[in-house]
Amino acid sequence: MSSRSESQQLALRGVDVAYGERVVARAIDFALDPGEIACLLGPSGCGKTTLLRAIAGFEPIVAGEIWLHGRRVSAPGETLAPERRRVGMLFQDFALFPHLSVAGNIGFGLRDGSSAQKRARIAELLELIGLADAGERYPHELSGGMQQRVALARALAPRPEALLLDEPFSSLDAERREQLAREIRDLLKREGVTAVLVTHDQHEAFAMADVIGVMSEGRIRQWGPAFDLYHEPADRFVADFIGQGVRLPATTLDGCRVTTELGELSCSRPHDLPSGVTVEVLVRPDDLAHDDASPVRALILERAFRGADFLYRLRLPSGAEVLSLAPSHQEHAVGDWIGVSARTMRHLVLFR
Ligand SMILES: Nc1ncnc2c1ncn2[C@@H]1O[C@H](COP(=O)(O)OP(=O)(O)OP(=O)(O)O)[C@@H](O)[C@H]1O
Repeated sequence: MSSRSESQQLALRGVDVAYGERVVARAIDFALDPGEIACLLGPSGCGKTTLLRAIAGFEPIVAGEIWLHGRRVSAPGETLAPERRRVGMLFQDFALFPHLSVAGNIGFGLRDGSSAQKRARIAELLELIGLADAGERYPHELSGGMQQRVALARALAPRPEALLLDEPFSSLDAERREQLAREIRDLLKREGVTAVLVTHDQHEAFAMADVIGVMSEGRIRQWGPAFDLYHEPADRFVADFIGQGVRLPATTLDGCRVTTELGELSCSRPHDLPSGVTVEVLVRPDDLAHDDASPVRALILERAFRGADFLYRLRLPSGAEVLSLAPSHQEHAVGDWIGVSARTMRHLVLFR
């Protein structure tokens, strides 16, 4: 194994995980530097939890290697026990011990050190999670979000080599979920913890992760920052899974343009296909503007008010549907025909 794997905090190299004969995670490759936060994002059943369990040491692997802080912890036929990996875990059903105070819960996993050191670590974590005065309180006296922060502090207390989070916010409503994800990201960054989050919620992933692996059917389809996944999805699955948008039939023109039912779409960075190739082009809601002067007409099928803007669902004359985002002062009614034109894009996302 390369020395690079040894210097990285967490590295998976060609990992397969199987239940019996069925391989549910295949050829998984990624590596995290110390303090980096990654997210495995994908639909239900794609193998996210299985992979996390393999990193924690609860599932053996049938191919590849897993490295944690310079030590090989998994290989086929070789699985270091979970309790010897120094990995912290935070799951959705993170049950705190109801009969222990907040400080008692946080200190539960602290085996090493004098009692003064333990007290200092508990105080430091209480401070970190913004509950400096809540050490003597009991879990049932706290809100759901506070309890989740205590569970996080408990997982961080023994200074794990990596923290694994499996859908930790799914019991909270969508709005609080994203906020807590941002708060927890902040805490993890302050502690310098390397972490892997598993979720099917892209807003949560965007709020928390430095880097995201989009998974489907046991494979990582694309690995990169949220910005790249949105603007340069590697395949149709990632294009459809991340953000909103539609794929429209198109024919390539020169290196910066394609022609579609919306007219010519152009971009500032050339594509690498010859002219005349039939493709699909990804059109996001923010790529389409309402334009009374445009000859391209579209019927408004639906609109959703989102405060600063409206999201319109439009039908083009061919029957193809597109989405369009417009400032909320540009108000049109369902059933209206409006003109639309495409903005110049940074990069055309084309699929053959
Ligand atoms: N203990 C098990 N024995 C056999 N098959 C399993 C076991 N656990 C999970 N599976 C199967 O492995 C596949 C991957 O499951 P996994 O739980 O890893 O997916 P996931 O992406 O985490 O989904 P979810 O978000 O629904 O938890 C699924 O088809 C699932 O049915």
